[in-house]
Amino acid sequence: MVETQIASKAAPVRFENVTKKFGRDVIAVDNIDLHVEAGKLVTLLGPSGCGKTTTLRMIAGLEMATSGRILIGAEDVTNLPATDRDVSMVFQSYALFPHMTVLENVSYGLKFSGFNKSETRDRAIAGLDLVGLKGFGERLPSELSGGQQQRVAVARALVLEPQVLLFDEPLSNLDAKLRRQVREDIRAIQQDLGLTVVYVTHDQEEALAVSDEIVVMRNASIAQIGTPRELYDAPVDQFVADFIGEANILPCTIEHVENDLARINVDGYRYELPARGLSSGAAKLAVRPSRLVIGEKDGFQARISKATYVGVRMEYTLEAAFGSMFAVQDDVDAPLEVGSDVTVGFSTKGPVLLPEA
Ligand SMILES: Nc1ncnc2c1ncn2[C@@H]1O[C@H](COP(=O)(O)OP(=O)(O)OP(=O)(O)O)[C@@H](O)[C@H]1O
Repeated sequence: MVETQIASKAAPVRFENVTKKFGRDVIAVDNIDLHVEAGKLVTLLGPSGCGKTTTLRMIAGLEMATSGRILIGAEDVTNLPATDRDVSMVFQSYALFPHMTVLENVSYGLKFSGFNKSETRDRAIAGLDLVGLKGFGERLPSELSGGQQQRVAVARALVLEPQVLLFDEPLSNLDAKLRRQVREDIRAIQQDLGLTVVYVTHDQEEALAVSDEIVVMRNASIAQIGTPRELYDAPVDQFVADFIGEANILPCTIEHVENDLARINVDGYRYELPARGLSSGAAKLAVRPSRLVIGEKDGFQARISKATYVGVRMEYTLEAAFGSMFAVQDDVDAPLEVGSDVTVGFSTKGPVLLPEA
């Protein structure tokens, strides 16, 4: 017997100056450029209404660009209808046919793709195997958990071996524990098969966990594109710093810049860090909660206003002259007391300078 393998025909996706308007007034996507490399998982992340879903639907051909060009592989698909594009989409609602068995659901698209009956069956079984649902083929969707149903939807998309696989908030109907499991499954399959995946979410933790690259969107535009690390360590502005992981935004003064190294002053505490092109004057500083060092000798003054034990770490709220901050510390055995005065500094790989908004 020949074992049926699901392979990948992964292709890159390119947007060139793409705009999408609804009617005359709503600009859902405003002149964006985007390049998704073949075999990579790229997430579109941003608040509600920023244009993520519209961008995804334009890749699928479910929305047509108002202007600009969209390429999948070498082909200009800008004006191609969805049915002529080699793209599959997994929806948040799974969109399974309730009266069909799991195997029939997974086979559904294959029947229209020129496979004969036995190829269709072999392929659907291979698809179910791939998502860890071997032996579930004869069940109805209602006889599966939410996570299993979403895996069926993934299998149904995978077996078509699309050039690009699209996910529209695939985990939003799952509870927290299942979300983690299914997102790990999606990432593992994507990496094993080398699929090109574009994935929409508004959950930054999910984006950080699954992505090769994240496209942070705001108001129909792209705020920043980068690897999870790049976005976390070097956000371009306050919006991205706030959106990706938690950040304290503190006021500071840049006292001196030399060779793009800035010396800053935060309420008397001096610290050196990359100037990122900024010059002397008022600026903002983004500091992750884990990168505030409580007890730094020459740090600025603050008072602990709240201390919460959350099992694996302590969470503190600190009040300084310029405002409050949120800090976390791994030391849970010697917690600091509420009301105590402390000095606070930054760890070596601490804060990032941002332009004054
Ligand atoms: N069919 C449509 N007709 C008119 N306006 C639309 C249509 N679809 C989307 N919009 C508008 O376009 C903008 C972008 O919507 P889109 O669904 O792409 O955002 P999103 O980032 O995916 O948001 P969410 O996370 O809430 O799904 C919004 O202002 C939305 O109201």
